[in-house]
Amino acid sequence: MSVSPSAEVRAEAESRLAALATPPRALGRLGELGVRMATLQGVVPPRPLADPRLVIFAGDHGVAAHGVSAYPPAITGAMVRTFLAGRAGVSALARAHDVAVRVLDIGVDDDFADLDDEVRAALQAHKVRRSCAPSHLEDALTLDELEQSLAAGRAVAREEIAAGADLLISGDMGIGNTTPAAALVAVLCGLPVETVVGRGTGVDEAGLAHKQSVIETAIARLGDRADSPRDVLAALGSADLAATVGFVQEAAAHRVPVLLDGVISTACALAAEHLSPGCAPWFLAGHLSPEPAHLPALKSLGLEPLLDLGMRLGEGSGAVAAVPLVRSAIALLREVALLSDLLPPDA
Ligand SMILES: O=C(O)c1ccc[n+]([C@@H]2O[C@H](COP(=O)([O-])O)[C@@H](O)[C@H]2O)c1
Ligand SMILES: Cc1cc2nc[nH]c2cc1C
Repeated sequence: MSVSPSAEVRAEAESRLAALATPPRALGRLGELGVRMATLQGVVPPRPLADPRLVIFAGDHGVAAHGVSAYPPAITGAMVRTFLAGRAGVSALARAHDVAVRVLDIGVDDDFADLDDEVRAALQAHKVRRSCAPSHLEDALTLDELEQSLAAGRAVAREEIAAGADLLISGDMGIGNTTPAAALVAVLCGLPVETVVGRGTGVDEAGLAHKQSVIETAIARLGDRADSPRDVLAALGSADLAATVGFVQEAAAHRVPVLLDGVISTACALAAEHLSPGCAPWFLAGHLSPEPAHLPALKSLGLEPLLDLGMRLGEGSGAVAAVPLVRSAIALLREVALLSDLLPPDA
């Protein structure tokens, strides 16, 4: 259960923003972001970010063997090794912006036998299964696996919060995962598949048409279970996506703000809001991905993305790229003088 952010703190933060030594609304959306951070932290002015943490939930997807991605499933495990080596796109951004990175194998089709025992144990501490099933042929997960995945994500959020996280970021890695993300958004927002299916890593026209038909078949299989968010997530999702749902749900329950990334992260946040309404006020949108499912998912959550750079990498990269904006917004609300301090009382 998520508690709503305090309306009193919000009003206090808005008053402070209005009183700063700037013309009214001159800070635009940065000012609003500062108010948002103060409200979520429950304190005016907001505290500087001390320990933002990214968790990358990695998993493979049965549909990836059925022509929905421009890349082979083996890339998922290869990229997990790249995160561990600190050499992925998000690794560079996270170093630049002082964000801690943790990668977890929730459902990767790889035993990582080449890794050091300690590294492998940490990577697989919350592993649920190997690749989930292809959702156009059978449910991606059993309901037991779904519960296990949600619990895994919730446990990870508790671990990160206990370790000091004051901002959580959800990242994803999984070849094929834009297929379940689009399927979840289509069902949860009630949109036709053709309006939400996108090219992901870059499928061609024929690949896009095929991806659409895979999603349509998967949704047809779902049948009258579409009203149950748990059934939707088990049938169309995956272990790594469900763990992300549990992660953002638990962060909201602990009143820790979550900075969302692209279409996968946001589809999971949408599923979390459907499973436990009231999470969404704790979410912020780092950026807008060109994947067509992203914007409707953000709108349905009432979120406006901070950046729009055409990024579609995943990994948490668009969210990490927005961390300097969050820090800027906090600094403004903390450090700018008040207009009343500038002028003598009778001026
Ligand atoms: O974050 C996004 O919006 C995004 C958009 C397109 C692709 N991706 C990344 O690319 C992979 C999924 O693409 P695909 O084509 O294999 O479904 C997965 O690893 C995601 O992290 C991510
Ligand atoms: C190389 C590569 C890196 C990625 N990072 C997230 N998804 C990805 C997909 C590919 C193909």
